[in-house]
Amino acid sequence: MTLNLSDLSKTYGQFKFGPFDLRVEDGVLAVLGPSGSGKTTLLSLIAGITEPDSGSICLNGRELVGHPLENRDVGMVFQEGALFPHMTARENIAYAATTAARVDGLAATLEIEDILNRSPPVLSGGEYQRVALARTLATDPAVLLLDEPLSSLDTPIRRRLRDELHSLFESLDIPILYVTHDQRTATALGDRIAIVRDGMLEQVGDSSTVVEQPATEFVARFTGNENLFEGSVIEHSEQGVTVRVGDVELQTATSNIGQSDITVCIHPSRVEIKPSRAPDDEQIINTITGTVTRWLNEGSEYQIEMATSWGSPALTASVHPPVFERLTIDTGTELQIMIPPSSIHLMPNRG
Ligand SMILES: Nc1ncnc2c1ncn2[C@@H]1O[C@H](COP(=O)(O)OP(=O)(O)OP(=O)(O)O)[C@@H](O)[C@H]1O
Repeated sequence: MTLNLSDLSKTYGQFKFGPFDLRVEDGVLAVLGPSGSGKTTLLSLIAGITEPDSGSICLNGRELVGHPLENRDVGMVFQEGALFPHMTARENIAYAATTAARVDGLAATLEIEDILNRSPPVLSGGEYQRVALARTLATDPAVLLLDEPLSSLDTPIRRRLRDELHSLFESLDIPILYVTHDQRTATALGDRIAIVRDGMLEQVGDSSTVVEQPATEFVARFTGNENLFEGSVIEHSEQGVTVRVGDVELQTATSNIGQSDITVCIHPSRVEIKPSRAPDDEQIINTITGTVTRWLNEGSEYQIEMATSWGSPALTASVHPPVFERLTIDTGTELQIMIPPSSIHLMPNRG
């Protein structure tokens, strides 16, 4: 299936959505953006809850604009589910399913067999969202839209359901748009990520490309990367350009940068650190010294903030617990930092 949005636009008073062009193939596209950027508007336009002022939405070549939502083959799960409160979970799913066997199959997939006879008001947040998803899947949608379905859940339940959704989505061969404002959910679930800002598409691409090679500083910051440094290009060579940040020269693997004033972007997971200087460390390219100013335990990884010889802002490295334990880090600890040339991303400096 292919969903193709072209020149799509909608205006609500001061807020202008679009013109928006986007192609979504089978798999999960995580739609990430700040509050009020137009993420829900995007889904509402695709679902047919809202009609656009102009533009087209094609599903496998079939135009959806102008067709009522029930004829679009689009399923949508909302942040606050929309189950019928006076029906049981089973009745809610059966309302949309063609056979009882289909209800049982979905209940097994979503592990809700034990709660089918309960009514929505007594379900927990996680159970409610599973039933809402089962009911939407029962319609066999050609496109699945999810609008922050996990945002009202507690962190442990959210993480578990997120992992389960990941496997479920892999088994569905349809385009899935998953709206979130949480970068971790976007990278955990999205094969691709679209960043929306002020009603416009800021960047779309494979998750790793968007995260490690952001097109703009906004994308970098919004995907959790604060390692942005003002720099200048000092030399072009066959290996790539050399840049200067403060007093530090860094070799990069990039050659296609025309400007001399640039922003250097280094993803925290690509910063390598080790305890102390070995005799031949001077030989290793892009090796600098850092002093730990702060560290944070974020569960699956540690964030280590370091002052470096290029001054502020600090450089952040994210490391996994086993690496962190080996380093015996505290505030004031001196570390060797290595930044592989291929891990340095350069962006034009917009001043
Ligand atoms: N039906 C509507 N009538 C008037 N304004 C609307 C309507 N729907 C959305 N808007 C406005 O459009 C803008 C974008 O809203 P939208 O809900 O799409 O943002 P969002 O990115 O989903 O935000 P959030 O993350 O807070 O849900 C907001 O300024 C909102 O007030």
